[in-house]
Amino acid sequence: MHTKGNSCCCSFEDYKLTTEWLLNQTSHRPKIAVICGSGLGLLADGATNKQTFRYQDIPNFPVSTGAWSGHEGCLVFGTIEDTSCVFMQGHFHLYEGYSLCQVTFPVRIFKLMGVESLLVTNASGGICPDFKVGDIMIIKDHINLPGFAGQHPLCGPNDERFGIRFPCMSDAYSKDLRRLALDVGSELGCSDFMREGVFCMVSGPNFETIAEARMLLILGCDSVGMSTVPEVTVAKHCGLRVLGLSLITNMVSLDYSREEKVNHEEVLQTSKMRAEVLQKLVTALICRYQQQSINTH
Ligand SMILES: O=P(O)(O)O[C@@H]1C[C@H](O)[C@@H](CO)O1
Ligand SMILES: Nc1nc2[nH]cnc2c(=O)[nH]1
Repeated sequence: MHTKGNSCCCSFEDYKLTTEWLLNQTSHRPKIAVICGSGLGLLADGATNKQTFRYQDIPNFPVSTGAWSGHEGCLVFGTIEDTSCVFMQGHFHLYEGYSLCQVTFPVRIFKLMGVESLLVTNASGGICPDFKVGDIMIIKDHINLPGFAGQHPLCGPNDERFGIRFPCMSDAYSKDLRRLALDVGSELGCSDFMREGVFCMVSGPNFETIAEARMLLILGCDSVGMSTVPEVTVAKHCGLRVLGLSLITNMVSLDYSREEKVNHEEVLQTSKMRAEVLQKLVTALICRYQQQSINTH
């Protein structure tokens, strides 16, 4: 299992084995999966009746490279109101040396477990000059820069049991869920720092040069980060509804005269500062998601 390279290294049986193992260990049957971005592990705090599994104990699950800290590296099942959810505390990045098959492995497990919607959060650098540190950007669309260079999670033989060979990505981020996020954000008094925009993924691990940042601005990117796009692509391929929330943890420098230099500590500091608000937003969103599903079914 899990060898490196740019095509999928897991068979359908690998995904099934992990899914069945988890379903045998828990009575939770999650409808929503939440991927917690860097420094946002406490998004699971709003859940009750929790059951936690360390990634290292789950068969076939990628194992942490040790780059994480705190509670990260755990899959947490829990309930918010009546909705069963699963939270990934810690996720996998291309820059850590994982293959895209490993990065996206959990998403297909969620699909096989019966999850309907994926809520992805991440930390990103603001490119849009109107943005401020601490803004929460609802992802409207993305640019898959590694994908342009062949680093794409759907490269290799296509397994039709997950989805079609040539999936459409023009509606990767659910319009209904974006609307819901705006409504819930406004009810919680977050409108002043909630935005919508285009997220661009780069592989990292370095932050952008000024020339790269200027190029991204010209390309129409509002923020840039090092994750999310592979997971969203695989989620859309297998028919999950997706909502993406990107926390603007720093502004990317577009100006050679700017003295401040971005660093990972700043990213974690902003995540810490906004984590509680994001946790309330995610909890409220999940409560409203459930009510909306009841009303539409
Ligand atoms: O894990 P996410 O994508 O939220 O975190 C971003 C990308 C890098 O891991 C890190 C850079 O500081 O933040
Ligand atoms: N590429 C990139 N990723 C980030 N993650 C958080 N901030 C940034 C940033 O400025 N650039």
